[in-house]
Amino acid sequence: MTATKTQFEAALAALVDPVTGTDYVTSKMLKSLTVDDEGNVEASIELGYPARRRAQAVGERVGEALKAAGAAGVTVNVTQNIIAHKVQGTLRVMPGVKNIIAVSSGKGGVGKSTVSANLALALAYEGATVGVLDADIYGPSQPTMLGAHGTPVSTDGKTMEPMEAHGLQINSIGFMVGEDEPMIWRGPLAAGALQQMLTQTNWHDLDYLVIDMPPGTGDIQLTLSQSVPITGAVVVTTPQDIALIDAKKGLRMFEKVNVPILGVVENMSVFICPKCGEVEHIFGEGGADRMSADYGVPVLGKLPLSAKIREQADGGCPTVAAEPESKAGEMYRDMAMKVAGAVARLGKDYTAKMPTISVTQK
Ligand SMILES: Nc1ncnc2c1ncn2[C@@H]1O[C@H](COP(=O)(O)OP(=O)(O)OP(=O)(O)O)[C@@H](O)[C@H]1O
Repeated sequence: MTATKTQFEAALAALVDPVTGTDYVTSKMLKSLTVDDEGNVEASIELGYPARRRAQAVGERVGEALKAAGAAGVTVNVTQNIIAHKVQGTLRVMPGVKNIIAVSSGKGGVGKSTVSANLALALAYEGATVGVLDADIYGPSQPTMLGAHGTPVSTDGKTMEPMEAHGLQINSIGFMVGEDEPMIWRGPLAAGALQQMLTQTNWHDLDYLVIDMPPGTGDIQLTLSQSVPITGAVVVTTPQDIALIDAKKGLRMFEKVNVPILGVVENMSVFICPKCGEVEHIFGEGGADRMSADYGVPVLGKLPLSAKIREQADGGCPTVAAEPESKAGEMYRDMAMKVAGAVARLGKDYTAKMPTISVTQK
């Protein structure tokens, strides 16, 4: 007796996708499933995360599950469709940008920009169209880190074309003012300038825009987290208690303005001696794990303190661009897939589907 469509669907309802952590049926990743008279099954799976390098493996796992459920033969079609997810409050998703990921830190110097650059590169490496907005007004480092120099071109005098490097679309406050010029901003002015840079850049069809936020949780950061339509936030910290206290402030700030927290990244987590391989917890141990337990947010990655990471980032070719398949490159890619998985689990944006209803009364 051949198995029925319901039985095959049940098999996929019991199969958990490794990136989203959800099954293929409840999450609606299974788009169609047909069974012919000979018991051959054809299934279509649509993945809501960058899947260029993972689609094959997903197809094979789904095929195996269908065979185990009794399929005579299987054809599994896997496609990628990254959709726009909803944003906080009454804000609307920006045209040309499906999802904004804000990368923030409670204090400066913890590696927020390095994480932002590698996150963006890793999402692109895995098959997404990605942009970076360097909003770090105190020290815009993306032009240096991504090796992008010059001034964005404007064809209409109103909007700017993003710069391009390593396949990313980039804009930075550093392109407008010299990277080494001191920038003294008052809160509202800075937030206004950044908002303008965000909306006046011609982002082309981005699946994700990674925003390298100014460090801290002051006025500017709060205004930005309220006024920029953010899909989710990533908080970067180092393991010291003092950094963690500030990182917790960051988590609370996003919570207050209803921005979903995608998770925490612990940077400079351990030092692995390049000579003897000994692992040393220079800045302490377990901080991000404790924070994760206290706040119910996942740890997205733990990056080692590594001279190579620093040299590559500071030299204009961050680890994921220089050596995507290295151990550190893999750590960044795992982190990026956790971010993409967390975004994929968020609610869909429906505002684009709804026309504006205007009522005029006389
Ligand atoms: N995992 C790491 N191992 C070694 N060096 C690192 C690591 N991550 C970042 N760095 C280095 O630490 C320095 C500070 O990093 P980065 O600029 O990313 O921090 P930041 O939090 O964005 O700082 P700021 O808030 O001042 O902009 C840089 O020189 C960077 O190359």
